[in-house]
Amino acid sequence: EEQEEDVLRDLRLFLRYVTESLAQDRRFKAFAKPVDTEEVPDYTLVVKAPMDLSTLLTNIDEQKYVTVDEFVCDADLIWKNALEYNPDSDPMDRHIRHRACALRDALRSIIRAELNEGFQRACEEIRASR
Ligand SMILES: COC(=O)N1C[C@@H]2C[C@@H]3O[C@]2(Cc2nccnc23)C1
Repeated sequence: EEQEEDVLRDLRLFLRYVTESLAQDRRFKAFAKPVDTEEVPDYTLVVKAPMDLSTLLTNIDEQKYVTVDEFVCDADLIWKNALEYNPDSDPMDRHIRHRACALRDALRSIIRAELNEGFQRACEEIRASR
């Protein structure tokens, strides 16, 4: 009912704030858009579920997420994919892995700092009722 749509609207506002905070950080430029599979033809052979910050924003607008945890599952793909695709000891791989770990930590830190426990529970009640 109306109250549920109010909660889910607030969830979308919160998730856009989190995503845009990450997208503004220059360290995370490589994660802003999908990896170009023409430039990197073997990317989809290695990474089965590509994800990036712009796709998260599209998913939010398309009302894909009913809880913060569902959003975090997709957001975690961004740094997990980067660790998986860039495993080598060469400086380029080490550099993007360092940024992937920084993204992981920034994501968790923003959510822990800004998410109200009661609000997360209200979202989970809606998910359980559907
Ligand atoms: C999240 O970003 C990544 O996992 N990558 C891996 C790709 C390999 C390397 O860097 C990426 C893009 C790229 N494009 C052209 C040539 N080489 C590269 C970004």
